[in-house]
Amino acid sequence: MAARSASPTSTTSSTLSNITVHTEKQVDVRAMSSASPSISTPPTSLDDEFSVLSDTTKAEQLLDVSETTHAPPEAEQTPVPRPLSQVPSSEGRRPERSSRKSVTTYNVQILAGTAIHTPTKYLEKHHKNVLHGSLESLAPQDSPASTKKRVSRSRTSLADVDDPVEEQLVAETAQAARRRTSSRVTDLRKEALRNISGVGQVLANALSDGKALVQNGLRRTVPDAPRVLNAKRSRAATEDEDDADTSVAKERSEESKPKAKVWLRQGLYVGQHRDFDPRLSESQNRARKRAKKTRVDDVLPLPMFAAERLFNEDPHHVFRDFKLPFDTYNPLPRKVKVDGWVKLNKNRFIGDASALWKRDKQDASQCYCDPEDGCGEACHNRIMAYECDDTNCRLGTTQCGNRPFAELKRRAKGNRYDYGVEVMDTVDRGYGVRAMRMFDPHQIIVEYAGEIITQTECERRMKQVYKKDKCYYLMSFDNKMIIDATRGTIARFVNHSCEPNCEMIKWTVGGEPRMALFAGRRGIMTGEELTYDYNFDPFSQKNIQQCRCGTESCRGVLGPKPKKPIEDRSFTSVIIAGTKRKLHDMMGSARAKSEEQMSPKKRKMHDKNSATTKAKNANMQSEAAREKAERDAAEHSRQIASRQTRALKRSTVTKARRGHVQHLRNREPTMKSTRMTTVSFQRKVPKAGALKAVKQPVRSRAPSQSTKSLPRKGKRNERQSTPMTPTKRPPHSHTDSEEDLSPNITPASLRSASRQVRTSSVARAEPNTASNAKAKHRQIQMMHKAGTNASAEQQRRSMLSVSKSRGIDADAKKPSHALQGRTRVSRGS
Ligand SMILES: C[S@@+](CC[C@H](N)C(=O)[O-])C[C@H]1O[C@@H](n2cnc3c(N)ncnc32)[C@H](O)[C@@H]1O
Repeated sequence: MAARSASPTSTTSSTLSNITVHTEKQVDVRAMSSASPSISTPPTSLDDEFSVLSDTTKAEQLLDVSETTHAPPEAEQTPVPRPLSQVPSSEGRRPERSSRKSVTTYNVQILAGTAIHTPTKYLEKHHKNVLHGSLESLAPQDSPASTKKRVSRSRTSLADVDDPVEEQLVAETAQAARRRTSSRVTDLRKEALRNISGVGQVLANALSDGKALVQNGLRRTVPDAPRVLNAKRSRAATEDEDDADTSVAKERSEESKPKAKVWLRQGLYVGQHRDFDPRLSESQNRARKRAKKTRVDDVLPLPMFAAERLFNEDPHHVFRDFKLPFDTYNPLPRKVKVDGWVKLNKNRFIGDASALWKRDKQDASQCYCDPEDGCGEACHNRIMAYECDDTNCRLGTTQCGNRPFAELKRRAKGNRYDYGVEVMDTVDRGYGVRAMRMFDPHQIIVEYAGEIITQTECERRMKQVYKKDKCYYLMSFDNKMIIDATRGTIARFVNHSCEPNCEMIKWTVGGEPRMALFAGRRGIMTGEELTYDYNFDPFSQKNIQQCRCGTESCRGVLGPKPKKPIEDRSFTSVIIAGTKRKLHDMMGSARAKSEEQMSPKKRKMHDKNSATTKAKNANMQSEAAREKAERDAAEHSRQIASRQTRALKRSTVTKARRGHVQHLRNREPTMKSTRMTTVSFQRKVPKAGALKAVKQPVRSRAPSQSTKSLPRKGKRNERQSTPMTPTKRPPHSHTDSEEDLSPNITPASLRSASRQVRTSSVARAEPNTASNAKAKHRQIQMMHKAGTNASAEQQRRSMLSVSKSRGIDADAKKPSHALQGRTRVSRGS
């Protein structure tokens, strides 16, 4: 072949790097021609002489490389007609091609296919033909538009084949090439990669096997070179190629499938041994691991191993499924939009409601909590369901823990998390409300606010506006009014449950009643649906709704459990039951009697609307209960105050007699206590000690002074004999157990009062245990007279046990009675 305008090395631009193998011939040539550059030296820049002088295109140069690579040594080269296209334009300048034929150069990047930086589609059309012309020319699918150069070269190569074995090989190669698809470039790359590893070996073999063999073999394309070494090898190589084709085809079909994304199933530290110490080398760590078996802490692993358990697929370790926290991933696809819900954030009076609303000025509560208490469980206001504010609590906002509505106001200004609730869809109960955060036990969640309407307005709405509705959002409120939350807060969507997790409680805030939903005693977890017991009075059997709360203790209906299951009831029986109930309401109830004076029309209306009346009654009842409890509490504190004042006065007089007038004068102003100060005094000394210390002189004096003729003593003794109810007891009465009986405003008493309010039962004063004991004692005496000694003894004993438990030694005080009683019992028996 004619020499090319550029040396093999200079043909490659900076993107191509060559591996050059120097044969003996080349060494000779280099020795002979000093003009020939060192062909093993790659061009360094454009100034490179041979690169600059090159007249050929890069593609041609590449071909040249390819051909040069396969060129046999000069001596054994078969004369091959040179393609016209390859005739150099400046032969004079270039060394003879024959002088470079001994140079065997392999361009690794070309062989590997990594020298191509053109998009595949472009390669398909153009570059593959250029780069792999010799093979492509053999393939029948080659388009007739192949370059002249390639055609001529392929003809040449075919013409060169004289040997039948070679011919066969060529035919096989051509056949193999035919089988290849249009993405031949990729195949060749892969094959070249496979072969390239053996290139060195092949060359060594070729050199050792003889130049002829090398000449014949290397005339083929580079990928086919190994196969022409000998017949066996070539056959094996062809088979390999076939296999390779199959595998390539397989790979391709796999490639055409969409790849399944591989997700990282475990964390960064997966596979790292728990006892791995990064400070040690790997071998040290291995030795360490072999040496001792460290205990793996599954319960409280280090943070980096914490998620491991969630992914653990070991069947012996059943862990819960991994679940993103609710705050991170909200399971609702989007916010539920409720049609026809007009939001109101606070109560709004409608129509006459505002004018008819009675504001009770007396309705107030006061707490005397210390900063340490922070208006906690024992706070009077809290127990009475009053919110503390600056007027009824001396602690500031920061110290006081009983300002739930203020907290709600603050939260409403915050984000969705602060607000903490959202509307959700339930399967069979319409909308519901769900917590988006945790709530502590008894923490306020949301206010039930809406339009405050009168009963008349409620009736009108029921008849006219909501007659076709299935859900009502009416709740009986204060002052015989009703909250209609059809326009109201989100609390209206809270469903009923027979095992609720919340409570709806009425509070007094700044003198005004307000309804709010509070968390139950278990608190609320994020994502939980909020429910409360509607305690729903259906007023009529017709209104009974089936409950679908799904709890174990479900009553089956919204409201009290009916005598018969609702499914058993026919329509007629339901109507009859409803009528009976109405009749009972009309005829039997005291309210009906008191309303006998009403005009028939009015009464008819009234009975018709017995539902409203019921609500009214229930409301009034709970009001009465609360008022009673409050009255009791006030009465108790008043009694305490008066007792203490009297005790103080008495001690003052005594001490004055003893000559401590001046001292008492100093103390007197502080001891003149109002109700408020007394309570606060008590609260400061919760362990009866201080109070008893004040009373001690009086109490200790009573038995010791019995011999003295103090005017009060007799009176007191008289009074002691008469059991009195706490309300009837005169303010100056002092029984032995009085201190124990004194209804201090203790947390316990307040709690019991509050319980009474909450359960809507009529509040009653607790029975006076000591008075009862005395009454029982008298009863025993009377029983003795009646001869019922055995039972009397029994009662007396029970009384004694009561007395003892209250610190009264009845036997010591009335030994004779006790003895008598026992004697009589023995006699009687
Ligand atoms: C104040 S609304 C509650 C919100 C209502 N779910 C909604 O979609 O607007 C009261 C109505 O909800 C339904 N409801 C509430 N709790 C229920 C329960 N446990 N079982 C069946 N229905 C219930 C009843 O239809 C009831 O009249």
